[in-house]
Amino acid sequence: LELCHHQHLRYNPLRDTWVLVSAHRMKRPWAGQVEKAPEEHIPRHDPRNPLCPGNTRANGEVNPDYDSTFLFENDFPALQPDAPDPGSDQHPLFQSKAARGVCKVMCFHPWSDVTLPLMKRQEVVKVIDKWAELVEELGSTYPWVQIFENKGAMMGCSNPHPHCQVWASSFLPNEPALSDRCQRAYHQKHGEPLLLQYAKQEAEKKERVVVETSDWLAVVPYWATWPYQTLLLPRRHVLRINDLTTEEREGLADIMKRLLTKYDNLFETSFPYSMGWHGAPTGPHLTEDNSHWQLHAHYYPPLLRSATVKKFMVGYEMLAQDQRDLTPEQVNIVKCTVPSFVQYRVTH
Ligand SMILES: O=C1CCN([C@@H]2O[C@H](COP(=O)(O)O)[C@@H](O)[C@H]2O)C(=O)N1
Repeated sequence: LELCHHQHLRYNPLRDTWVLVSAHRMKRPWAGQVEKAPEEHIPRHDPRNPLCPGNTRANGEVNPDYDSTFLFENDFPALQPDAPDPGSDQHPLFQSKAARGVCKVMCFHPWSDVTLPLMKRQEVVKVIDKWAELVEELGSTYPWVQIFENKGAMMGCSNPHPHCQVWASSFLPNEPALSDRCQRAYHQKHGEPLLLQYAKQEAEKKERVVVETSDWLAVVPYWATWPYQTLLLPRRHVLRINDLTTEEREGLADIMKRLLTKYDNLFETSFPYSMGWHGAPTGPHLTEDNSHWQLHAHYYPPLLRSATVKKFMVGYEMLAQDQRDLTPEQVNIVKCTVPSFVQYRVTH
């Protein structure tokens, strides 16, 4: 059955939800919002940017003249280590719980005019090593460490300097908790990790593969909601990012550069996205059986038609369910003909 040409629902096994796929809707006229093109020229060093080496941050601290990654406590944290327990009024409709944690900001590189795909492979390996170190360190006490990168002003990124954030929390947030339940249910029923079987299937089908290497696989997931959403998977069963071998980390740097270069070449723009890592929970869960988990990264890019027209997850998506126009098989990042190493931007 040629799924592509008729509307249909697809099941997302990681969230136990359904997505409405309406392949024919891309032809509708667009008189809606057009985003302004991202600022192309970003200076290598802006003396006023609080994320740059040697500059002063909001709390008055002066950044070191760092030459690789640089980590600092978020001056405007959403979570702090010590917070009082809220009231004990536990009416079933008015429940509350304590929330504690730490919020770190991690700069990838001293230069403001590079992004991950433009960085050298070894520089990206250093980012991955720092991610692994943070999950190891914060994960020794906190049940969840969320690595996430908001890239591009369109995704609410407040600063063009290449960076991500790492928030450790005293609670398991909604998305990882849902993914944990779904992966556990699948494992109990089928006897193997959901995403390990999924990667095997996708590598065989080759309909949604964007980039594949011996250790890694990047696909537009069968159940993708954002037009150019991708899922990054290790081929080996790996619970957490700090379990990756040196070779797997180098391979991850390679596939991240190739995936992100394809994204940049798609609309010849520095591709905006929100991305994050999901691995087995940590802290008190380190002593539990988490063999149902498989480490993976989600890339959620907002763009739909061009560098300036984005998909809005509003209306039907908020009130009913996720809906997408292009099918995952149709999006041309899968068929993006530009060789993955050819970059539309001059590398430094
Ligand atoms: O002086 C500063 C500027 C920005 N920040 C923090 O950097 C973070 C930038 O990350 P985002 O662009 O992903 O929001 C943001 O959360 C902001 O709170 C500081 O901690 N100190």
